[in-house]
Amino acid sequence: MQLIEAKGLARTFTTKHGEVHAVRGVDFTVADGEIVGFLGPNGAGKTTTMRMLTTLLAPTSGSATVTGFDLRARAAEIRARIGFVSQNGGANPGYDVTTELVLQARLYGLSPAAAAGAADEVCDFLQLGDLRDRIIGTLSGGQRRRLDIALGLVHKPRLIFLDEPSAGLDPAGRNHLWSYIRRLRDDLGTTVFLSTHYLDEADALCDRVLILDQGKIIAEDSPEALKRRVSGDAVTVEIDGDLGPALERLKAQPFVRDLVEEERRLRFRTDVGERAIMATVRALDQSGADVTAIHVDRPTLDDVFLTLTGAGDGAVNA
Ligand SMILES: Nc1ncnc2c1ncn2[C@@H]1O[C@H](COP(=O)(O)OP(=O)(O)OP(=O)(O)O)[C@@H](O)[C@H]1O
Repeated sequence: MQLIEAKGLARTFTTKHGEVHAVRGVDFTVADGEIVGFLGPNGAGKTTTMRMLTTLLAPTSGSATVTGFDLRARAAEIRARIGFVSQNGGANPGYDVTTELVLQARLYGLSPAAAAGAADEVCDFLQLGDLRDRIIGTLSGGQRRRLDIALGLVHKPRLIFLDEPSAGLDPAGRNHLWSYIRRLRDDLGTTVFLSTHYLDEADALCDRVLILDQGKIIAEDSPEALKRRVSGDAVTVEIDGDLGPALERLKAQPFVRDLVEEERRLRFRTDVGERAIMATVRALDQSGADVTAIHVDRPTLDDVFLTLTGAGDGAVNA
């Protein structure tokens, strides 16, 4: 079963400076049991799409079903079946952890006894047991994110939306959180739809990734397949003086792909950057270029976008 089915979903905001087309008609599905990531830069429309799918914001056009119910006609049914963890969380910093979880469960209509049971269960699952009596305002960033997820889970939704779940966490905290997110699906069978800026996060967690750019989905694939599209390292060579001879010389090298000319530097893609360095230096030496620096970068999210959106303006042999 598809838990999300979006068709031409769009949202335009009218501001005093004009219209902002935040989401320009997205079509996608999320199947029961999947972990799907929405990957995109700031302002791509990730949060706006999530807010529409969680019934918090009306679409300007298009339609969607979530957990099998129509977004416009059956919002209450959808809300009862989903969890939403927003970027800022919604917990009251003055309450203790248990009180907040029980209150949240009561909001979903659970009896006091059932709410207390649900709070216990979710605390056990997310290993919040030792923090049950702690005042929320005193939790660390990682603990707070775990509580935010617990609040989104307390009514046992089939589908949970996580908006940039690891924003603001250090690397250890992110790794920790990722293991909890995997368990949501693996142990509880919860379908997860998350948004992120980070390719490594999508890679670590997602079965499938939708890449959003300027309100449109520009690619949809498994993380592996996406990485294959941008396989290889980026090599940057900085040159003093005329770039022309160096450009011609590099173009002729078999290991050079997607050669791009920028101000005072040449960039290209190659399978293994470290291996290409010696050959690059030799080739440039023969061209008489005055090389001032050369460095290698692993593919980043920027590279994914550059590749998917057409390798930028300066590509000379793409
Ligand atoms: N209430 C609003 N009024 C006007 N413009 C808005 C509103 N909400 C969002 N936008 C604009 O819509 C666009 C998409 O924003 P959105 O928050 O969905 O992006 P995002 O991909 O979640 O970004 P981020 O990664 O920064 O959270 C942006 O240009 C944003 O400024």
